[in-house]
Amino acid sequence: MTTDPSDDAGPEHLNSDEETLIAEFWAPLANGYAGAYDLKDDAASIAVPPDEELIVSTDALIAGVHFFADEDPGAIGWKALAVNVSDLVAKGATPLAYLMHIAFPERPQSQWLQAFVDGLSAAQAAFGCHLAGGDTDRTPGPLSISITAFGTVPAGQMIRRSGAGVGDRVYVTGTIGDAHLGLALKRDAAMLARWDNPAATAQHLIARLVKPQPPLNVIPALREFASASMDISDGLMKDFERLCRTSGVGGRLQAEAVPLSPPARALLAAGETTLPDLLSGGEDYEVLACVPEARAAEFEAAANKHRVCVTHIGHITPADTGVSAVDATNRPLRFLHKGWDHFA
Ligand SMILES: Nc1ncnc2c1ncn2[C@@H]1O[C@H](COP(=O)(O)OP(=O)(O)O)[C@@H](O)[C@H]1O
Ligand SMILES: Cc1ncc(C[n+]2csc(CCOP(=O)(O)OP(=O)(O)O)c2C)c(N)n1
Ligand SMILES: [Mg+2]
Repeated sequence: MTTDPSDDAGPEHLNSDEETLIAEFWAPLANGYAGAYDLKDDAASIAVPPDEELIVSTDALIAGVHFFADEDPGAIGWKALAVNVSDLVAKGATPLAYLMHIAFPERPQSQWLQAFVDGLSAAQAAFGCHLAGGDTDRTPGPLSISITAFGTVPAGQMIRRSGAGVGDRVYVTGTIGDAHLGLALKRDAAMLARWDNPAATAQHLIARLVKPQPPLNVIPALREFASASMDISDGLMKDFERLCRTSGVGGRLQAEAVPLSPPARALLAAGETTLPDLLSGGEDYEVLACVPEARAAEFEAAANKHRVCVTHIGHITPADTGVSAVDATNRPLRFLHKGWDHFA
């Protein structure tokens, strides 16, 4: 279904109040999480196992900014949770629970709500966490969904952005640039028409945009071997620069080593995109991790064992060498912009 949540009043329009909305649509997402108190109290309680600590992160999705208003509501629900879980995964944290603040421009349709809840529910099952509470409002602005996610790590072991050391290898999970191409395809149908690959391949790229899959299976390998990590939301190059800056180091990426999916390779070969484009597009929701050279083989083995694909794409260098990405002939790639900025 691809309807706006606030379409004209009709038989499928929500015919109940805010309280019923919470009880009928949100409360089932809290089933199985005792500390949510069935969404009938002022607050939730989050129990943390002994010797672990809570890791907390928040990210919002706003219609027109992070997704198109007529997007499949199930995909909106999935993505709202996935982008938050992505931060937890990068910190080595196991997802536990989340809070959701949602603001609707109009009274939402029951059908839209049910599809949105189904998407969230599928994401909860995939990521292993529950809704613990939140807030539901009306807004004079566009639909907005803000999630705060809680995960756990052994106390003191959250993986920081700041731990990268000179000589470390730089890795990424999965493939880079797919979501960016998915967005380009959604915006420019002509791009699809110019491209002779089957539409099914385009669907792969669009699915990477609307249903990101943070790599939970990399958590054990990260915890054991990563010196630093972060998730890639704004673009590989921009996020790599941030990690290097926070760690007080430089870094060099081998652009041709960056893993691309077959459809991304096909579009690159057809001249529909460029490497700088793919390395700065954003919304990959993969993990960027640094691993000391001496632990690299063990890291790769641990990732393999948990069936997650990690690719060595560069090295950490001394601070005074700066941060760059080079092509196959060692020439620095030139970027128009290195990643997404909400105010650029
Ligand atoms: N409105 C805010 N209030 C407090 N901290 C913020 C705010 N916006 C961003 N931050 C902090 O700035 C840092 C970078 O945020 P951001 O770029 O959104 O991270 P990410 O890309 O991982 O989501 C994080 O530590 C985040 O908590
Ligand atoms: C309608 C629409 N326009 C533009 C984009 C592209 N886009 C929106 S936000 C973003 C970057 C990531 O979002 P952000 O809010 O910066 O996430 P964070 O870095 O805080 O995790 C990108 C590439 C999109 N997905 N949908
Ligand atoms: Mg961002």
